[in-house]
Amino acid sequence: MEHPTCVVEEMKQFVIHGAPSTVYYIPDFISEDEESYLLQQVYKSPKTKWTQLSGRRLQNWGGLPHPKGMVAEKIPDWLHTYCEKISSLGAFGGKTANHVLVNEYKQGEGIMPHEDGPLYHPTVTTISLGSHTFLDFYTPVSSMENDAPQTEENRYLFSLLVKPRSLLILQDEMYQRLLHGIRPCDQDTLTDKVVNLSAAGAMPGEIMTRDTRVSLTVRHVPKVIKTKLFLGRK
Ligand SMILES: O=C(O)CCC(=O)C(=O)O
Ligand SMILES: [Fe+2]
Repeated sequence: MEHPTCVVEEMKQFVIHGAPSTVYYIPDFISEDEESYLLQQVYKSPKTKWTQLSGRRLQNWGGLPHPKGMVAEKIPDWLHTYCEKISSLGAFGGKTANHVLVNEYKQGEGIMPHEDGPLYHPTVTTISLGSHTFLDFYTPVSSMENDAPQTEENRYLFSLLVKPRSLLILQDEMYQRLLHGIRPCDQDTLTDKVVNLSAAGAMPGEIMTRDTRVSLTVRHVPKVIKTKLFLGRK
C-alpha cells in the first residue's frame, strides 16, 4: 500500500476551495463502462433489497448502523471493489469502508436536509450514476440568530454539482457541522452558489435537466459487533 501522506498529497488537487473544509470532488472517478456495470448490479439486486421512502428508494449494504454496533453483513464484490478503491485514497483514516447505501432518485425526487450523524467515521463518500444532481448545504438551526426566521431558504449556504461518475468526499466541517440535502426538482441552474463549477467542468448560466440518479454512499462504521444477541441488552 502507498504511504498515506503520499495519497493525501495527491488528493490536494481535488480540494474545492470555495467550500468550508473539506470537500474533494473527483470528476470521472469511474469510467462509463463501470457506471453501466454498477447500474446493472443495482437493478439486478433482489426486489426485497429496496426500501421505498418518500421521495427516493434505497438499498442498504453492510448491515444496519446502530449505537451499540453494526452486525456486519458481507458486502457483495461489485460494491466491495469500490469500498477498497475509495478507502485506499485515505478517506477513512486508514480504515476500509464497510457500509454502502444505494439511493435512487427519480427526476423530481430528493432528500431533506440532514446530518449523517455519529454512527459513521465522519467522512462521507459518494459515487454518482446516471444523472447529475445538486447537493445543497445548510447551516444547522441552532447556529442562527434568534431573530432570523429559520427557514430552509435562510439556512441555505451553497451547492455542489455532482456529475455522474464523479466521487465526492465530504469531511470535517462539511460532515460535522453543515446539513446536506437534495431539492426535489427537475432542473438546476448553474449560478455562483455552485462552488465547484470549474472543477465539474460547467459554465454559469447553464441549465441542467435531471434524470434518474443512483448514488452509492460509501462510509465506514467503526463500531461492529459479531452477533445480534447483544442488541437487546441494556
Ligand atoms: O444521494 C446523495 O448523494 C446523498 C445521500 C445522502 O445524503 C444520504 O444517504 O445520507
Ligand atoms: Fe446524507
